[in-house]
Amino acid sequence: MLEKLCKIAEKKERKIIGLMSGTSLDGLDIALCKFRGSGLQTQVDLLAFGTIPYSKQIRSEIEKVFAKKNIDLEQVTLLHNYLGRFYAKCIKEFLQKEHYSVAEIDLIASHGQTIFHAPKHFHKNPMFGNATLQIADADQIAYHTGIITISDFRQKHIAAGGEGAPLAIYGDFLLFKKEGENRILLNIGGIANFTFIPASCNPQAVWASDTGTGNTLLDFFAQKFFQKPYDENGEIAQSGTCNDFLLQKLSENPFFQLSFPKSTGQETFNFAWVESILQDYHLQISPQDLLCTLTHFTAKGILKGLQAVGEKNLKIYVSGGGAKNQFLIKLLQEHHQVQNLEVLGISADAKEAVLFALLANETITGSKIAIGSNPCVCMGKISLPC
Ligand SMILES: Nc1ncnc2c1ncn2[C@@H]1O[C@H](COP(=O)(O)OP(=O)(O)OP(=O)(O)O)[C@@H](O)[C@H]1O
Ligand SMILES: CC(=O)N[C@H]1[C@@H]2OC[C@@H](O2)[C@@H](O)[C@@H]1O[C@H](C)C(=O)O
Repeated sequence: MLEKLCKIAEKKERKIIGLMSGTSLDGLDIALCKFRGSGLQTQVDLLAFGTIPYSKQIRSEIEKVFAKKNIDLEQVTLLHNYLGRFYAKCIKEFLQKEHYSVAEIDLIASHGQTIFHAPKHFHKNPMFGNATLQIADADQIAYHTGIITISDFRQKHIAAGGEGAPLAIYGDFLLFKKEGENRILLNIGGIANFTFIPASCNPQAVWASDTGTGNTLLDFFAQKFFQKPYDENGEIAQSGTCNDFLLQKLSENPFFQLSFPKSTGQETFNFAWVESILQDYHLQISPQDLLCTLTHFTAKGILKGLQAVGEKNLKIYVSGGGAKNQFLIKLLQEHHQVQNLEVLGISADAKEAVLFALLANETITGSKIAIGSNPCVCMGKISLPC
């Protein structure tokens, strides 16, 4: 097996499957990528992409432990194995559908399902450092697919002094840097984040940060009031009016006082927090106005991050499910030029899965990318199929 790893590292081309199951708990993204080279010479083609939506049952099993302080440890233990096996099944079906054989695939890169993200500024316990936890056992994926699997990318970043997120910065820089353009790669998933790449492309000046909530709060209230999984194209929000008082109270969340870069999650931005503000101030707000205000809140967090970049003429390329929320994009376009990432030739839905495949490509080739203040390490743990 170790010989096989060396052979994969020496190959001119590598086929790597990137798996992303993000914080919006909507499903598993699968990106089959072909890589040539590594580090600054990386080239990637997306050969196939698919999303396997989580069933209601899987989603509700994850929600029992997701971003919660008090949980049933047995549930985490069971889910860890279950999700690994489930991802393996999804990959095998995906390969069959796309007419690829297991033997053609060199590696799988699995992000796993984040269940808790606790940087120091969140837990504030001086005994502990930055911490994060992703589950979906990669031994299950490797064993049941027969493909070497690299997983758990965030832990090395933390070991080397980072917060474990955002990791998109590495792939964003390698794939999307462009001399002469101040680029922002913005991803609006459950949580929103961006990478800034200056026109000089000086790696020391590149940085990335989460900006606050993305779609999570919108999804929750779209489900609660309209029985919809999300506010399609932002239509409900657009029919409402922003409540400035609520927007102000939401913006007082301590996350916004922290300096950039920083990371966050649904441990901070969750529906219970919004509902407590509504109750504390006895706010009677229509569901439409609430969704409108929360969309403004997502936009405000992103705009605050972009302001911290301190550059004019930013060119913003947006990905993630939030890129389809036209009302949200319109709010951003009032301040900046915003285009869909697709104009750069990569699917906006596939981007994060592609970026984790890229991290596996770096791990296997042993290259280490020095970017800004980010740890210069290769990330991930290797699971062998047998
Ligand atoms: N047509 C649409 N209109 C508005 N919102 C949409 C649309 N399609 C998808 N979304 C939003 O995108 C979300 C999924 O986004 P995505 O898959 O990028 O998130 P994620 O990868 O799970 O999150 P993260 O990047 O935070 O880990 C859905 O939950 C929904 O809110
Ligand atoms: C702990 C965790 O899973 N964080 C995610 C989440 O979803 C978006 C944002 O918060 C980002 O920081 C990160 O994912 C992306 C892929 C990243 O690391 O770049």
